[in-house]
Order: sequence, then C-alpha cells, then structure tokens
Amino acid sequence: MNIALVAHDKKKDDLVRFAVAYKPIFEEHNLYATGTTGLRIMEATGLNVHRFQSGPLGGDQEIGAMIAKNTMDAIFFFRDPLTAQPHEPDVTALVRLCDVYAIPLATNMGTAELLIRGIERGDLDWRKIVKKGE
Ligand SMILES: O=C(CO)COP(=O)(O)O
Repeated sequence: MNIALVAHDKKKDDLVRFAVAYKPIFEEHNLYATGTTGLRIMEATGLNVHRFQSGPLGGDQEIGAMIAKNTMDAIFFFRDPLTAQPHEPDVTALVRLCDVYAIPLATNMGTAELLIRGIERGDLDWRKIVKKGE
C-alpha cells in the first residue's frame, strides 16, 4: 500500500508518536509525507519516507495528485482544527479528493487507530485488485 502521513505543526508530535508505535506496520508499506512531517518521522523512526514539498509549498497538492492518479491508498492527516493555515484551500482540496475517490482518510488519532488496524488486517487489500484491473 502507498500511505501518506501529514500533520500540521501542533499535531506533529502526535503523528510522530503514532508512527513510532506502529512502525512494524508502517514498514511493510510505501510511505509518503509532506516535507517537515516526513523529516520528523524519519528522524524518530528510521522509516524510509518519500518526502514531498512542505504543505504550505504544495505538498498537500502533490499527495492530492497521487489520489487523482489512483496511486495513494490511505492517508493519515492529523489536522489542527484550532489554527488557521495559510494554505487552507490546499488542505480542503486534499480532503475533497479523498472523498471523490473514496480513499480512507484519518484526520485524528481516534480514526487513525482504526485505520492502521484495518490496514494491518488487510482490509484495504481490495485496492490492489482495483489497481491491477486498471
Ligand atoms: O501543512 C501541512 C499539511 O497541510 C504539513 O506540511 P509539513 O509536513 O511540511 O509541515
């Protein structure tokens, strides 16, 4: 699976802890991230993460492009609901594309716990079949 990891600044510590806790699952997959989030995760976990631009510089849109091309399978995007983001339109666009293509998107820790367990269990394996049939 191709999995994206993104967190706004005040949520980065949470996502890093999450990545550390579930490293054995994440290391079975291809990981992508916005710039700063990816760096933090690589430093904390040693996981190999493909880093896009930082979010405000277009990183969310790069992940969105993967969704549009049907090459992204799940997204963990820990958003900060209490801080205005300069690139709010990009954030909205990313969430919208997840809805357009029915890509699982966890925007908080509660949903993230469910999604990572589902990924571990193979609940997203249907995506492999869909992609193979294209
Ligand atoms: O702003 C972001 C997502 O909208 C995250 O970007 P960074 O990981 O580069 O901080």
